[in-house]
Amino acid sequence: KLTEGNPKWKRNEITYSIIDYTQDMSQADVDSALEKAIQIWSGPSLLKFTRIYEGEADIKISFVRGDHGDNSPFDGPNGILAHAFQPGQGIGGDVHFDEDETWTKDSRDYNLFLVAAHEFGHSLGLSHSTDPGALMFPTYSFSEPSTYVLPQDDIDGIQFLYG
Ligand SMILES: O=C1CC=C(NS(=O)(=O)c2ccc(-c3ccccc3)cc2)CC1=O
Ligand SMILES: [Ca+2]
Ligand SMILES: [Zn+2]
Ligand SMILES: [Zn+2]
Repeated sequence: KLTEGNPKWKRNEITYSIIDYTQDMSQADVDSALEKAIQIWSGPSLLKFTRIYEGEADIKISFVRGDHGDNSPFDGPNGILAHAFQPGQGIGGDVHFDEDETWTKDSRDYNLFLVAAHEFGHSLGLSHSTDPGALMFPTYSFSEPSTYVLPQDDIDGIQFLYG
């Protein structure tokens, strides 16, 4: 459940910023998918997330394609969808989405809310779960976002780190 070496944020107030947007969805839809995806982690923990519009946020979110300068180039449509860096300074905590994917707010591949919620788990220090029902399970599967609740395994993980 936990990333090697247990990196975690030293404080419970965490900031995030949206650096740029995908063309696949309206900005409002991207904003709400990302807000919902990050807030799902504050429910069962002491974490407080605040979006900031200038300055250096802890979690910087961007949509990029191919080689984008962090030694983990994206691979075009499908394959790797996104990646996140474990807690830390600079690129630590940041989340990159592969712009060569189709990002959606419905059941079509790939639902931005679900992928973002998974990646934010990594930004907070969680690694993969072996529980197939867990958000931090390594395989994407669609769940209706409007009724989505954080699975128990993920609640256990986030409470262990920031409970
Ligand atoms: O830890 C990793 C390394 C490999 C990844 N592969 S991915 O980008 O294709 C990916 C796979 C599954 C998900 C996912 C898993 C559970 C719920 C929602 C999304 C997100 C991204 C992404 C990832 O987070
Ligand atoms: Ca890809
Ligand atoms: Zn990247
Ligand atoms: Zn993952």
